[in-house]
Amino acid sequence: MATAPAASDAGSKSKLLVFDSKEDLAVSLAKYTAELSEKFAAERGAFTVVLSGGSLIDALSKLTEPPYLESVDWSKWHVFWVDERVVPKDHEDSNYKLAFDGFLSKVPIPPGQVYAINDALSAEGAADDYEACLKQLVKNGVIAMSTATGFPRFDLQLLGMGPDGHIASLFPGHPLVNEKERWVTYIKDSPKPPPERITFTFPVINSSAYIAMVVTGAGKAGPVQKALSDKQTSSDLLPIEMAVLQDGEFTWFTDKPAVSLLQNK
Ligand SMILES: O=C(O)[C@H](O)[C@@H](O)[C@H](O)[C@H](O)COP(=O)(O)O
Repeated sequence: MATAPAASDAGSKSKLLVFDSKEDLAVSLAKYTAELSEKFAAERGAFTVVLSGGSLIDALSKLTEPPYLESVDWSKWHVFWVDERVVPKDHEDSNYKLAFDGFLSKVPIPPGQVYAINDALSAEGAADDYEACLKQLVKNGVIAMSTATGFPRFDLQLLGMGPDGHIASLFPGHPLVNEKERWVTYIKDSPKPPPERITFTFPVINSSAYIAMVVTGAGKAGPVQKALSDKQTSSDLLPIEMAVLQDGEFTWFTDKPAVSLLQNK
């Protein structure tokens, strides 16, 4: 069972949820996502959802089961990746394959509404192509635009964080964290293999309406503590600390080991 909402010291529109087990976290994440699906389907006639790779996909397992399998209006979903490895879609490193095997193959989202990268292109080409795809979907009204930032405003980004504090393929100390113009960019020297990836930039991540940051395990306690402490300084920020929504709601889905270094948990 969730012991939360517990502390919420990350800002006015930030919530910290701490769960006793991965099972409890998955139950809550499914309910949260299904409620947002209903809200955006009613308000906009579409629900734009961004996925990361990693352990996040396992945490979505409850959405593929009753009651959500039947109750969610999957026909409204449009699915994107916050980052993708530049490998063929059937490669074991592919975030598309991970999401397809663990989630997308189990729910009836129309295949034309699942926006994978063009895996025939180079990293640079795939980033350009993905950005062009997003621009077209903004034009069609599928993806909303943020009037505050001038960047696309995804309804929900479901993200994970690495033990070094990276999110998407935005790594600590890498110049890509400072990208201010592009919507999608590429990296050829990712410290986490494989090296070639495309990634959303911070302006796009931070223009979201909702972010669920799913972080479990003691290996991530350091960056969680840094991100949720009050002692943030303007220099030397980890990527997770740069994820600050302009006008949205940021919810941490964590477990006890992940928050074990927090003072007032
Ligand atoms: O392609 C990737 O590598 C992922 O999208 C990456 O950003 C991931 O979300 C984090 O590394 C967290 O992964 P874990 O939850 O597995 O630690």
